[in-house]
Parts: sequence; C-alpha cells; structure tokens
Amino acid sequence: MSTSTDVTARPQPPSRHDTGDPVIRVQHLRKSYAGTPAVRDVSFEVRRGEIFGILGSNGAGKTTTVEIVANLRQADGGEVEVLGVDPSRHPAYVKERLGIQLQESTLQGKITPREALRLYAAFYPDPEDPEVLLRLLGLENKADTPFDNLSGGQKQRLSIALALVGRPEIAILDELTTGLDPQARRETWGLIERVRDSGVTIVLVTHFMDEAERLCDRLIVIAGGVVAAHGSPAELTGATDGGRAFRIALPYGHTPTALGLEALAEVTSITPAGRAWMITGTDRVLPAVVLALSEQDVIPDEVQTQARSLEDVFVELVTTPQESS
Ligand SMILES: Nc1ncnc2c1ncn2[C@@H]1O[C@H](COP(=O)(O)OP(=O)(O)OP(=O)(O)O)[C@@H](O)[C@H]1O
Repeated sequence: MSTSTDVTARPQPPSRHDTGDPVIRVQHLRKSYAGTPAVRDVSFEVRRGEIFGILGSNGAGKTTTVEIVANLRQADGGEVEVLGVDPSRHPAYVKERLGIQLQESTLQGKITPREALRLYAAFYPDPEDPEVLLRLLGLENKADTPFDNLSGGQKQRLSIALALVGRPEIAILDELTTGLDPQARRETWGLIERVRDSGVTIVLVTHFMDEAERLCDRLIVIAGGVVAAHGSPAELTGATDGGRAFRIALPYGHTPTALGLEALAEVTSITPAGRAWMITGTDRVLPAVVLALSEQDVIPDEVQTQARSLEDVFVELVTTPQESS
C-alpha cells in the first residue's frame, strides 16, 4: 500500500531557499458543491522552497482548492500538477511527498501525540522519527498526554507534526493559528520558518493578513472562488490600499514647497497637519521623500506612517521589483 510504482526515483531534498522550479501548478480550477460553485477559476504556481499564502475570507474556496491539490477532493475542471504529476492520476506519489494539516483534527480524544505520530508514520515508507518531531514542535512534555487534554496550541502543533511525519517536500498548513493566543501564534510562525529553512515548501492557508505579511514570500487572495490578487505581501498591500500616506514634521524654516517635494513623481498630495504635513503618494512615496530630504541635508523631526512601519516600506523597496505605475 505504501509503495508507488507510477513515477521513478524520489527527488533529492531541496536545499535551503532553493526557490525556482514550480512544485505546484494550478490552472483554471473549478469545483461546485451540489450545483453551487465554491471555486470558479483559480490559477497559481508555488515555487520550491517558498512559503506561499492562500488568503481569503471564510467560504472563499481556500480549503476546497488545497484539498484538490492534495487529492482529497476531485475537481470539476481545470488542471492541477504537483511535483510534475496530476495528483488524481498518481495519488501514491503525491501522498508520499505532500503533507497536509487539516483544518479540524479528527483525532480520537484518548490518543497521545506520541501514539498519533507513530500511527501516521506507519503510512509512509520513509517517515520522520516521531521523537524528532515531538522535539521540533516542543511537544516532548506532552508526548503521552491524551489529545483531549492538550491546549489549543498543542493540538495545533501536533497537527503540524502529523503533516510533516511523512517527510514531505511540500506541506500544506490550513488555518495554522486560528484560535491561538498572540504568543502561541508568534511561536508557531517561528516554527514554520524553521520548517521552511529545513527545505520544505510551505503552502499556508489563512485569513490573517498579518500572518501572511510576516511569513509568505508570495500569495494569492481568493474571493468568491476566483483569484482577486496575487504577488508578494508588499506588492499586494501597495496594490490594495491605493497608495501610501504619512505625516512628516520638518525642521524649523523648511517647507515641502521650498524643498521641492511637490515636484516628486511619487507624491500626489501635501496638506498641512498642525506643525507637520500629511503627504500621500505611490507605494514608494516615503523613501522618495526621505531621499530628497537627505540629498538636501534635511533631517525630518518626525515621520509617522499611517498604516505601515518605516521598516515595512523599506522591506518592500528591497523585495519589490521596479515597476512603473
Ligand atoms: N463538502 C461540502 N459540501 C457542500 N458545500 C461545501 C463543502 N465544502 C465546502 N463547501 C462550501 O464551499 C464554499 C467554499 O468552502 P471552503 O471550505 O473551500 O472555503 P474556505 O475559504 O476554506 O473557508 P474557511 O476559511 O471558512 O474554511 C463554502 O461556501 C462552503 O460552504
């Protein structure tokens, strides 16, 4: 039951951040339930070594999409390729190489994390050592505690461990941090980055923008069963908020007009705000203004971004390819 004869040798584990070749390709995916469309037209590509986000509100079609990728549901139309094969035609090949953390755990109340991991490990030809996963996910002290007595965060970490037990090349994590407290969420984010750094490509299904912004290299937003937007978190934030605004206080005697800020291509408006000014513009307006000021040896007294931190803007500058707007 555990061998796959349909495809030849298992590929070498990817090296750290070995991004590039697509490991998942989805083209014009469609799926209805009893005549009601859940996924209307979804296309995306996940590259090896990245954390790829699938965002969307409740009922948008995220889980349906990833469950088709994992061959847990059948599509009505479109094409899906996982590691070069159609999952519905090569189920064993995909099952051995793709792990999925399901949204709701179906584990029995009395089973312990150690038992569950050993049970799931038995389904794979070359599983990860359950003890290694218990350590990786910080569950050593709860290894023999019945599932029902675990906290929400511990149950969540166990479900991630179960997705990783087959030593997958791709792990799909669905609603990773729903129901976790802020500290547990942050710990889980760190864990996901460690898993990615170990060479696993991660598909993260979430409706938390902060989670996607922190973790994802690229993402799609699904709304009403179609892809409403795609790109890096920075590209998306820039694309959806229609530009940026910030408040800036200049040293005594300086005005935006005298400094030529109104003439910058990135600036769309400058309005007085008390002793300071509100400046709006494209997603590059802040670095453009700061650069113009520094070229004139003017150091602002205060800069306050309205929705994003200065750091976010500079991270965006570094990661976003140059585009004309
Ligand atoms: N087995 C099913 N039978 C009938 N309808 C379903 C089934 N599974 C999902 N749906 C419906 O399909 C739509 C998309 O559901 P899906 O679970 O894919 O969305 P989602 O984006 O993952 O939502 P959530 O964030 O709430 O999990 C929803 O309207 C849902 O009610």
